[in-house]
Amino acid sequence: MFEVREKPEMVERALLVRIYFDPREEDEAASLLEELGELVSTLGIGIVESVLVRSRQQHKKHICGTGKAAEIIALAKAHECDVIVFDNQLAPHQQRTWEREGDTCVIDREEVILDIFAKRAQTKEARLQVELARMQYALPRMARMWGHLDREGGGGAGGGGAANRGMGEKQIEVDRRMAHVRIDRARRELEEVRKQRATQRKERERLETPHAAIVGYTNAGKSTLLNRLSGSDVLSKDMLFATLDTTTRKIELPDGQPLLLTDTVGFVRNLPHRLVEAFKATLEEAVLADFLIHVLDATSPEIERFHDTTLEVLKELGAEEKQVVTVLNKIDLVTDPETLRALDRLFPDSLHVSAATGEGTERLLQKCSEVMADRVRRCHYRIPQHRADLVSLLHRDAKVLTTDYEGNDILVTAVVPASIAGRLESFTELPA
Ligand SMILES: Nc1nc2c(ncn2[C@@H]2O[C@H](COP(=O)(O)OP(=O)(O)OP(=O)(O)O)[C@@H](O)[C@H]2O)c(=O)[nH]1
Ligand SMILES: [Mg+2]
Repeated sequence: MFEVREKPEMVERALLVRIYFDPREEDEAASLLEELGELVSTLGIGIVESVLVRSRQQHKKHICGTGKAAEIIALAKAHECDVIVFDNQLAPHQQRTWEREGDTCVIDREEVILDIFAKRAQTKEARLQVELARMQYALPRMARMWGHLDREGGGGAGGGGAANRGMGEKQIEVDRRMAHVRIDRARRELEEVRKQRATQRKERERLETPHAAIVGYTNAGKSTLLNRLSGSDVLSKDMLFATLDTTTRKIELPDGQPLLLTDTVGFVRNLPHRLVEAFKATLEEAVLADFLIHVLDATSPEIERFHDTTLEVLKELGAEEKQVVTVLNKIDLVTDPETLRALDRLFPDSLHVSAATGEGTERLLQKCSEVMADRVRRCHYRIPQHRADLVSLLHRDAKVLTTDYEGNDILVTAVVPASIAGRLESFTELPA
């Protein structure tokens, strides 16, 4: 039976490894390794040592050279590790090689993140997304799970030709078919759930309430900020990926305008591509939002990198054009004036906020009002009947207030977002 392996319950002592090549990458490699440590701890796995390994060039077999690989394995053995976790992405054959030579479980960053996501997923949609991503990850790695059958059956190393196929290999084929069936089923179910979401979203669009998404690196304080702004109670915790499902709350801006605020899943460097894919639906909230509130942890020494990572992921999602309000959160913890000045130089248009104490949140709401005011305009249009497509556009993307008919023209008054105002410019008419 095809099952995705559950490691966290099985392993306790981890050796963490990051292999890098260019000496200029050393700092970044070190910080990624540190982050991997946090991710692994999130799974409740103990870390015995983290090693940064420099390799002169990329090797197919182990990523690093054979000599370095032997050193890593010896180190893992000396520590009696039951898992080696690589921050580098391992190809399935590399993972198998390491497991065979090290005689221990070997995983990579992607698998760690998948495991965390699997533990955290709450809603049906998040669970399906994670299941799908995990099965896709496991599929090319199945050979490794059944490798022991081949060894026991004496089927020859690596399976060999068709004539001497081991038990394991047959089992793999059966499993692969089963996995494909399950992947297809998960995809279909996900499609269903997404359709339902789309309907709910339409409902929201119909209500025409402006909408902002809170985005940012994991643990930046997004959920805390949503709670603070909306007086609600979303789980916020000092751990990575506390939030995996989106939550939307309605708040009122200082000018009385309502605003829907959505909390989103946190970003992380080297987020496995499969997960970006899998979580697109969740992050779609960010793509569909009128604007984004980008929350940064002002206390993080990595703030610039986190900032850039988030922008990169947003770009991948096609949300790079959105207007962004940048928030330096946890400002209550930054007391050194020089640090504050440095932050201001780095992020000149950012707002100082503490989601914990409430400091700066009024200014933030004010800013949201301003952004919304910039974005929408009340317009009057005279649209000839043969351009009914423009009327549909208005109904879809703007808030139509009145519709009248005069001869062959349709007269529409609408609150129009800047994004489509240009296309309708030539039909603008001064109100009578
Ligand atoms: N001192 C201080 N702590 C904060 C502030 N905002 C958030 N925190 C803490 O930072 C931690 C992370 O907060 P969350 O709101 O869960 O962060 P998140 O961005 O939603 O994290 P993920 O859901 O994991 O992506 C929690 O322990 C919060 O209490 C703040 O303004 N000041
Ligand atoms: Mg959160």
